Amino acid sequence: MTTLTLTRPDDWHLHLRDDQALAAVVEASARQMGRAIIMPNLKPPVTTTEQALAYRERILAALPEGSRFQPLMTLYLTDNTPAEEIERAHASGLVQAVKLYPAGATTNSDSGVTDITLCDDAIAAMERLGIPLLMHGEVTDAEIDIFDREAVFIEQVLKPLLERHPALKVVFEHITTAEAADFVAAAPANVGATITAHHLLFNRNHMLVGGIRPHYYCLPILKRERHRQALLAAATSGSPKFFLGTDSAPHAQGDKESACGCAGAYTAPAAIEYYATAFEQAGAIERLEGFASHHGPDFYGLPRNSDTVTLVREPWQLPESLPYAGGARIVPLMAGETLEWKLAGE
Ligand SMILES: NC(=O)N[C@@H](CC(=O)O)C(=O)O
Ligand SMILES: [Zn+2]
Ligand SMILES: [Zn+2]
Repeated sequence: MTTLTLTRPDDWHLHLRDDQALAAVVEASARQMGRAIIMPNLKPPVTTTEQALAYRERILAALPEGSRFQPLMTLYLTDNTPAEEIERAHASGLVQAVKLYPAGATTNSDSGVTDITLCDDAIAAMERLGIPLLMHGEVTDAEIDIFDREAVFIEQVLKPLLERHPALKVVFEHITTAEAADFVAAAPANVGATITAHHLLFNRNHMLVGGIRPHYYCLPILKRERHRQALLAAATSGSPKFFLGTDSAPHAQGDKESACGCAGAYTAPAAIEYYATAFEQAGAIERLEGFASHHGPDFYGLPRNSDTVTLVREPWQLPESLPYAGGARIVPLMAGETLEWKLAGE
């Protein structure tokens, strides 16, 4: 196969940041994706509908002229989010989901939830209105090993939550373990998951063998090969519960290549190409379109995109770095390496 045409994909988990960083990264997503669910972990976080709508305007203003990319906005859930804020979000028609960050779990999560039972009123409103709760699914207990935090989250947080709110739409974001893939596959239809390209392509050896490679460091952290295989099986299974979410998380080169480097992989510039690589390696490239372009809108109850993109088999080298905010550079995942598939028309 030398060309592959798909319904235009969407990105159901994307960090665009703000200001100069937003201006530097938004085009990379807009040229590939029809829509994206925009993460609210700005500093300060996007906790109100008013802030989400203002952020949406800044994203639209940063887009290249003529772009039809649609940012789908989210609210950042806190211990104090009132049910009325969820109602306002719903009434806006422009806020699609609410994001749970356990306090301290990841980048810019300091204002996150300390105890999810404090959010029961807001979550009950979401359940009633059909607004999905997107979750960074890791516990933050200092006693729990970083490689176990996702599996423990399922037992301690997710299962009890779904018992209290059985009709709640939940997206288990950026799943990284066999436990998460199995849980989602066995759950009712209101539970879905996003999977990143980097968790489909790499395991923790890629990050740690032969030297520590900070550009592979993201949260939840890369796991062992058995888990990567389970994620690949889930993504290529054809199940409508699994869909594309890059978790492209830009950080300046200096903030990654540091004694205390930030978590996040920058994957927007070659998102669909990374996924095509992973699906082809798994012998399932014919399943890419469902995962990338159909399952996400179906889960969210939105129409599928009506236009297409074409990938061509044409090896190309990823740049070593790209311009970022304030004169800094940003290093994409697999910088300097060659990918076999390329988005046509570039
Ligand atoms: N994935 C990451 O490693 N980082 C994300 C936050 C997140 O999605 O957890 C970021 O905002 O940098
Ligand atoms: Zn996260
Ligand atoms: Zn993220």
